[in-house]
Amino acid sequence: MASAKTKLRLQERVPLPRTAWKLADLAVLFLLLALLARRASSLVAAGGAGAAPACTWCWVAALICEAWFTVVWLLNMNAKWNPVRFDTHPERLAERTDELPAVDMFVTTADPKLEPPLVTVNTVLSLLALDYPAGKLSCYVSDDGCSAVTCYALREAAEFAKLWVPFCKKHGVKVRAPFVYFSERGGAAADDDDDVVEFLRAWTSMKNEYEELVRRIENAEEYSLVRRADGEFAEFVGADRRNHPTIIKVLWDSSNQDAAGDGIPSLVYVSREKSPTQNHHFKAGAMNVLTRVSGVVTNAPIMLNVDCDMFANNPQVALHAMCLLLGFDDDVHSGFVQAPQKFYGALKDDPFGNQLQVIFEKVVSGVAGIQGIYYCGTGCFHRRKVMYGVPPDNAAATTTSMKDSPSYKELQNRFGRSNELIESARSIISGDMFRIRTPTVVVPDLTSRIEAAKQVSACSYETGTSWGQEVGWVYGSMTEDVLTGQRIHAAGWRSAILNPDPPAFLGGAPTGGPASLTQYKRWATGLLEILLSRHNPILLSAFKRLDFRQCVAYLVIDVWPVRAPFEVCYALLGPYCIIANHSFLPKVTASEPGFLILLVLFLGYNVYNLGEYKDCRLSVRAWWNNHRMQRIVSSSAWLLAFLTVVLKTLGLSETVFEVTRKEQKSSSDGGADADDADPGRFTFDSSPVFVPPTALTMLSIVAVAVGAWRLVAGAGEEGVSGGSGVGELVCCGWLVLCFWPFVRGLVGGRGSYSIPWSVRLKAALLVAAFVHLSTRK
Ligand SMILES: O=c1ccn([C@@H]2O[C@H](COP(=O)(O)OP(=O)(O)O[C@H]3O[C@H](CO)[C@@H](O)[C@H](O)[C@H]3O)[C@@H](O)[C@H]2O)c(=O)[nH]1
Ligand SMILES: [Mn+2]
Repeated sequence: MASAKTKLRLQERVPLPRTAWKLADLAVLFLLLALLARRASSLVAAGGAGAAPACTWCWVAALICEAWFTVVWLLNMNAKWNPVRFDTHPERLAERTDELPAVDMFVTTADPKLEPPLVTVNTVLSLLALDYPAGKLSCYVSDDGCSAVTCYALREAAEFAKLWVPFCKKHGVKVRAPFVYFSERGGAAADDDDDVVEFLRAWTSMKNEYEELVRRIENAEEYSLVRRADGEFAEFVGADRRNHPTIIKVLWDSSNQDAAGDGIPSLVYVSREKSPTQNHHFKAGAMNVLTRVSGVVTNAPIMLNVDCDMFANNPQVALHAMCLLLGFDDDVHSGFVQAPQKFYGALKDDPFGNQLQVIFEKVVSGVAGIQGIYYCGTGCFHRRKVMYGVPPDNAAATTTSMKDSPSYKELQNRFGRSNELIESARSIISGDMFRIRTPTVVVPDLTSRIEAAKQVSACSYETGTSWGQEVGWVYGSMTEDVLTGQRIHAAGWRSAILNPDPPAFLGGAPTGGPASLTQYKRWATGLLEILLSRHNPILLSAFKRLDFRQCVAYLVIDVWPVRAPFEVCYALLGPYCIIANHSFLPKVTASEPGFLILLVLFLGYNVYNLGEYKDCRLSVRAWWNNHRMQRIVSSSAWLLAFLTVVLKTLGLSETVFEVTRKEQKSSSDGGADADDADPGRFTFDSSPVFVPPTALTMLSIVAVAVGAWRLVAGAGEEGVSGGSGVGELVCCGWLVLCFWPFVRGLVGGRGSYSIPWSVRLKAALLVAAFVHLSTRK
């Protein structure tokens, strides 16, 4: 690649200072270690003197849990230690537009009910309208739902794009997802528009066109579409989403320009072949099909992928990404470029604890300073060669067969039997695509490539190849993003964080209890699958080129589900001790150093966390919501994920990808759901995920009652060694506060705001069993 030295730098890596935070990190660590030491020494002393704490095993269990919490703290410290930011200068690319590489943009959708086609259409339109040479952009949509409505919606969108894209470019529209643009009245008028009247006319007509598009899409019906006289959607007749041949449609071919569609990127619809006898690997499988289909059609050296609800919020995002892809002297620094996930129309104060703002600002920016940001599944630009398993140039000579003109046979074993794909992969591996800078489209006619594209989307195509292992998105985990990112880092690539202002992409965060917990459960399931696989970061660090600190940084998230048993055990200690009249905490007296350590730690830890939220410009409420959601998620989604994977490992069940429901935001309500009385309030259904936290809530309430009663009734006997005391009572009270949404679900609320009776019954049985076991002599 041409040396960037003579030119202005496209990017700058800026380390972010955090000395005060580092000191706070160390202070909390010190307190944790002091607590462990204190506990261990009192166990040893008690053991020696024969005066064991009344409940030795409670103390041992507490020690183990606290040791685990210390490990988690250390993992986080490593991840957050030295964060960086990358500043990008897209204006410096202005004279270098002919150097810009082509980009294939991928959008995945899986279910027209959970993911309304209009959501996907908005995402696609925002991509088609990016500020980037249109001839170098192509958009591919994968539809695992095999829905004629989705296909029809996209075809209509391609028509609409012919008006929308020129409109956006002419008037410098800031957010190019139409539903956002038309919901923000203020954003309507372009600042530098002299002819206001003309603009308003154009705006109104555009809004009418969009409303017309919405109407057509919302009124479209699967049944009447597939039976249309012109047979345009005939391929969908009788297609079952789990069993159908590949359907590929070129909805817009930018090389076929007529006057109206000049400058609109190509749009291709792909619904890969499905068969009930084949494993389709969910999103990872869909991404691999898109990679191959685009490989034989346009073969751009850069691939962007977004979920169907993640629209481009910054029209310059591809240029910002290019600053990081072209702006280093060596490609190794940006194997992929990832934008942190951010959300549109997010609920105030993050009531479901899934906007992950602090995680992204603190942990993920920190990881960006090690080997590079994680791959987050959406909002990511990959080099195609990285996805093809090509190691960076400076890699050890052992893997060079992938770099120096591999033989046809080798390529066939890796990429499968398609000649077209092998040829295209060869040019990617040799780097031709960057050297011969084709100014416009690479392939003259997309339709002529359909046959080759169908061949590579067949569900048996991958058999006996490296797809899903060394090539493409990696199979074997519900969180294919983390797994795939790990493989890329383990090959020696680094990654760069893309954080332009305004934010690059915005998507939807699930709302309501069931959807949020389902998402957390899927993530945690996938993460534990990674931890238990041969792709776990420890092995990758030992045997491949995963940086040791990066390995530790991956563990921060990979161990999410493992945190569940420890947290639940610790949460049970308080109620157990109160009910059985034992103690697991030091006595509450100022002369007891153990108690002081615990008190300072409890306050210090929470003040530290609150400080992080304040540092990220968030409210106290947002901190508290996240704190309690963490406890809720641990005892529900993560715990169930843990059990699911245990069952899977025993061969008793399979893991499936449960797609998150996306809300369709119309241009009039601007995000808030009108008929939902209280969108931030926790909702429930009869899923087993709600049983453990409901039980824990009931148990804590019982424990608080018993503890308070004992404190009052037995005030005289305080000091009976070993009995439960104020510490245990405070623990249980704190739990009740953390599980407050469940308290409300138990006592108030109707409909989905109330915990279903089946869940209450199961929880009550668990509580009864627990109380029985704790009081058994
Ligand atoms: O069989 C499937 C299942 C899902 N998807 C698509 O995968 C994307 C992500 O699914 P979603 O239900 O929105 O999951 P989220 O939890 O919101 O997604 C996060 O977590 C996933 C891993 O669990 C990553 O793949 C995503 O990129 C990341 O945004 C969506 O576009 C789906 O259409 C498919 O294409 N095929
Ligand atoms: Mn999503």
